[in-house]
Amino acid sequence: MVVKGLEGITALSSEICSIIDGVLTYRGYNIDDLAENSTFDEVAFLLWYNHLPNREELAEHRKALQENAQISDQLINQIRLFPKDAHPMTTLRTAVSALCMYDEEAEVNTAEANQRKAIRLTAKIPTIIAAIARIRDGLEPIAPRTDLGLVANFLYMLTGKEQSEVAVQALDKVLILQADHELNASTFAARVTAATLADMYSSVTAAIGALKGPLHGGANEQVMVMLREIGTAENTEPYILDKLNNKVKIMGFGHRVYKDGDPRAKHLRVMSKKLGEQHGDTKWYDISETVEQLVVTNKGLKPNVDFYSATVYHYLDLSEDLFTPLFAMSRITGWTAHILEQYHDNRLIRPRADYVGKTNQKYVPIENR
Ligand SMILES: CC(=O)SCCNC(=O)CCNC(=O)[C@H](O)C(C)(C)COP(=O)(O)OP(=O)(O)OC[C@H]1O[C@@H](n2cnc3c(N)ncnc32)[C@H](O)[C@@H]1OP(=O)(O)O
Ligand SMILES: O=C([O-])CC(=O)C(=O)O
Repeated sequence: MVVKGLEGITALSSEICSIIDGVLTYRGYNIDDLAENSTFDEVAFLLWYNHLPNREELAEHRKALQENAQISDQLINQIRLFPKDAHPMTTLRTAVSALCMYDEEAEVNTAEANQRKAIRLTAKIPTIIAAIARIRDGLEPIAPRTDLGLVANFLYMLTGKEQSEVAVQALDKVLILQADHELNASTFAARVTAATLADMYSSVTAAIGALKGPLHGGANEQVMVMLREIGTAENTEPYILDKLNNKVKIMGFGHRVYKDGDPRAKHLRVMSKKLGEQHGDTKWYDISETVEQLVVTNKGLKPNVDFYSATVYHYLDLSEDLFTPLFAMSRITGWTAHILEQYHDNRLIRPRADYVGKTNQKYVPIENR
């Protein structure tokens, strides 16, 4: 029997992330608890090492992330050569693929070397995204500082200014919420690639490609595009009803696993409202709330993680085409945890296809066709 889209199929066992009865946990910790109390770098530690760090472990882990944030001049020069109008997700995918060539351990497939690669990728992706954004805007890239945490450093490298604690904490929380999500499409792509025993960079490159699509991580950018198209409070209802009547999907709604709502969305809704108020302009939040009411009432679909993360990013002054790269900056922790788990107990992932094509064809020489 073919199950289109592999819906409901259990493809592997994992100890990293669970979604049971609508409750999301990382390594057994409820996402609500982590979102309220943890930090993004601590969550990365939890995903990789399967326990919360003590003070010493956390300090060491933060130092490792800081020390590995630098990217080479060669890579920066390559980014300068890319077309300025390329989508940052495309540039990020290519830059991460190129990063492999500057890692002396790229082809060393031991658990220790792979753990070091996970740290390097997580540390360098914020630097790459900031460099892509600045070069695209005709600005010089800014080197990472060794006295700032990963999120504060990213905002500093992006803007050239140290950002407020409110902005750093808000972004940190979004990154916690997006860090892992069981066997989503990009993580599956990463694990399928890792299962061939290809290197970690190949797996992450595959994952970035999968995340880019609007049915997955790319939906967060499309949410903001939609909100701008809606434009005004008055236009919200006719716009949404027209899309639903014409069977056009509303970005940021629905989910393959959650049928009764995504537990991450409530945190992002609260954050979006608060940041909008702090921004002195809740227009996009207000329109989002109306969109939610309309889609719930008319289609019975609830917002997923991408819906309110769009306005949160917007209120943090992050440009729309960086929304999905930011998702990747978070999900790299989950991808690498899954790749490490895949290598640890590997078997090639190779399902079957039900053949429904032509049969018994006889070869016809080209002159007779
Ligand atoms: C981080 C993430 O990846 S979260 C998901 C991000 N993606 C989006 O927000 C894109 C919009 N949402 C969607 O496309 C889907 O809900 C997905 C891809 C998330 C899940 O897809 P599936 O489980 O394959 O559901 P599927 O696409 O088959 O939808 C089932 C029904 O609900 C409808 N539906 C699903 N999502 C939506 C939506 N966002 N807007 C309108 N209708 C929708 C479908 O049209 C279909 O209707 P039908 O039965 O009348 O044909
Ligand atoms: O699990 C999924 O299918 C998509 C998702 O919400 C995520 O990757 O965060």
